[in-house]
Amino acid sequence: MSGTSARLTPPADAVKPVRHPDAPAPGELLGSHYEHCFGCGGGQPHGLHLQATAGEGVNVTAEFTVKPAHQGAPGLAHGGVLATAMDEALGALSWLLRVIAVTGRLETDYVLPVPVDTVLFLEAEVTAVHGRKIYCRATGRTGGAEGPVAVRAEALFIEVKVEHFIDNGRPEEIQAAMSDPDQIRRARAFEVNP
Ligand SMILES: CCCCC/C=C\C/C=C\C/C=C\C/C=C\CCCC(=O)SCCNC(=O)CCNC(=O)[C@H](O)C(C)(C)COP(=O)(O)OP(=O)(O)OC[C@H]1O[C@@H](n2cnc3c(N)ncnc32)[C@H](O)[C@@H]1OP(=O)(O)O
Repeated sequence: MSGTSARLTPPADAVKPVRHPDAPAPGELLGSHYEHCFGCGGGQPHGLHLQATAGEGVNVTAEFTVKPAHQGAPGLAHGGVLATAMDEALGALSWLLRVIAVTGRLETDYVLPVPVDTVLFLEAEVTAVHGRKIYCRATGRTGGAEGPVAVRAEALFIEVKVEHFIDNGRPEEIQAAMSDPDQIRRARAFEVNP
């Protein structure tokens, strides 16, 4: 049983996504947008360390290995962790549009149980854009990029300005980010001038 809620159905006048001309080249490793991100940051010991690769369209691929720390039931991945991996893969689509966007809504279908040690082959793509609203979907497959779908997600991301973080983030992390040249460089990849 699966389906898409009305809020994730693009309106009739939504447009096809456009890969930004300065987006990372197909096959390029996208890197982390923030060192301490739970989904992709290298400086987050308990994080998922997801590494996404740019696709040829407005899409990315990534691999996520389910570790013992990700269990919900004995030997099986926690659904919330899988949703996080999907959220992160979907979030990486921002690199290809070169906009900053945050998750507004995320719907996840859990199709197959996912045992510890499984490598999930993730693919995410933008399907439509309507103003600040970015409609996207992702799959997580087992056994290879063509394997059976274990997790499926659809999401609505909303484009935001850098002020979204500056105004709402805890001041100590915001100040640290703004005084880190590497973070400024990453932010510029989204055409942000903090
Ligand atoms: C110096 C520091 C630099 C740091 C930055 C540097 C680099 C960062 C670069 C990229 C990193 C960005 C993100 C991270 C990437 C990946 C991580 C995974 C992604 C996440 O994990 S990210 C965290 C979870 N995420 C949130 O923490 C969002 C909390 N939330 C809000 O902050 C607001 O809620 C917001 C902004 C979403 C909207 O607020 P808003 O006031 O801007 O806009 P508004 O409400 O007007 O909505 C506009 C139109 O979207 C529709 N809409 C809105 N929400 C909807 C919903 N839920 N369902 C259906 N439709 C929705 C409305 O219906 C309207 O539609 P319409 O235009 O048709 O009327």
